[in-house]
Amino acid sequence: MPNNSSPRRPPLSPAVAEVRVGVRRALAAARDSGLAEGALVLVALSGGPDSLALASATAFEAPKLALRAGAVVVDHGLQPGSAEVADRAARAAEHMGLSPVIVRRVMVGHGGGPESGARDARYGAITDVAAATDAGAVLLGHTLDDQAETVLLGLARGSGAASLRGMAPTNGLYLRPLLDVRRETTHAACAAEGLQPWTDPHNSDTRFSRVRVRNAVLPVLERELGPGVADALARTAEQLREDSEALDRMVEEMIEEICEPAEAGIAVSVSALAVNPAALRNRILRLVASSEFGSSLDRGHTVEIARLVTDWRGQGPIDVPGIRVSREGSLIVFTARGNDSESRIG
Ligand SMILES: Nc1ncnc2c1ncn2[C@@H]1O[C@H](COP(=O)(O)OP(=O)(O)OP(=O)(O)O)[C@@H](O)[C@H]1O
Repeated sequence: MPNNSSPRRPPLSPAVAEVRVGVRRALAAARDSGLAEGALVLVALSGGPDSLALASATAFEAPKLALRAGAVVVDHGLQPGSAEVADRAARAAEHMGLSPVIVRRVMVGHGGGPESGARDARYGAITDVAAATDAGAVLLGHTLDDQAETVLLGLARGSGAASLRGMAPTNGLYLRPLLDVRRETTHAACAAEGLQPWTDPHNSDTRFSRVRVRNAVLPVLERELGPGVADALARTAEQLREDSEALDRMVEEMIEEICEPAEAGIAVSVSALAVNPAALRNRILRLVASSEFGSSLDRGHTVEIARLVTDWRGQGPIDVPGIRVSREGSLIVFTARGNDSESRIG
């Protein structure tokens, strides 16, 4: 029998729908918090399944929220054929209707290891492109699985909330619309849309602890404890984020009052440090170190410095990355140290 009815669109794949919901919510929230009509949002596109699904959903959702959508692809130049990978990702983005699509080749330094060198170079390039194109937001494709892996890796290192709170859904220019979406969903979304993602060889390189967590640890936990483990780990991150953001705000509010300039540095009153619980005291010390000296202190450092307050026996100064910390009467004084091998400044 001839079919006279108008052609029906195939039903939308649930995976595509889920990715679009994540993007729509993130963009709507950004619009509510001031992202202007007509603003450009850029998808940071590696060509992998997560950012490819993100790019497609953004191409669909952005115009509905009166936003323009483009993409930035970074070529780290670390593997043979990386330029072709970047080019293919850029063409896919153009095919989706994203504009502009910008490819940036970067030089990766090896200071803190190739992984962190690549990350620094990537974020530097993405931020530059965002500034040059006047983009109002950059969308990253981190998923719920990435968040769960981050929490597990942090637990294994004995990290505190600053690390266990995982990646923020919004951080200045950066948005992560897929933090509630499983990686299997982005893969399914690409398949449903006929997109062919690039497979990053690093993702199967078991020298990386994240890859071992992804391929070996999380699957065992899900098998033994139930399929909700990844969601639960991501929820842990969310709760710790709420708590630690509240504590950070409290410290930011009090810091002006308890600090004073000192010769070649800054001083914090001993009594202010003594009166506050360790959770706040450690944050005060970390904030002073990062804001005044660009240095990041770990728990070992803050515990050591705190002894100048809680266990004062006339001990000498303590050297932590980039900073010398000493007790002088009723003050804890921070001064910059010259270049030293331990310094983490910069
Ligand atoms: N070379 C790149 N160019 C532009 N953006 C990138 C690049 N590499 C990573 N990103 C961005 O950072 C996000 C997280 O990067 P990561 O390397 O952890 O990728 P991933 O979780 O495997 O995601 P994907 O499947 O998109 O590669 C990506 O989803 C993407 O938004």
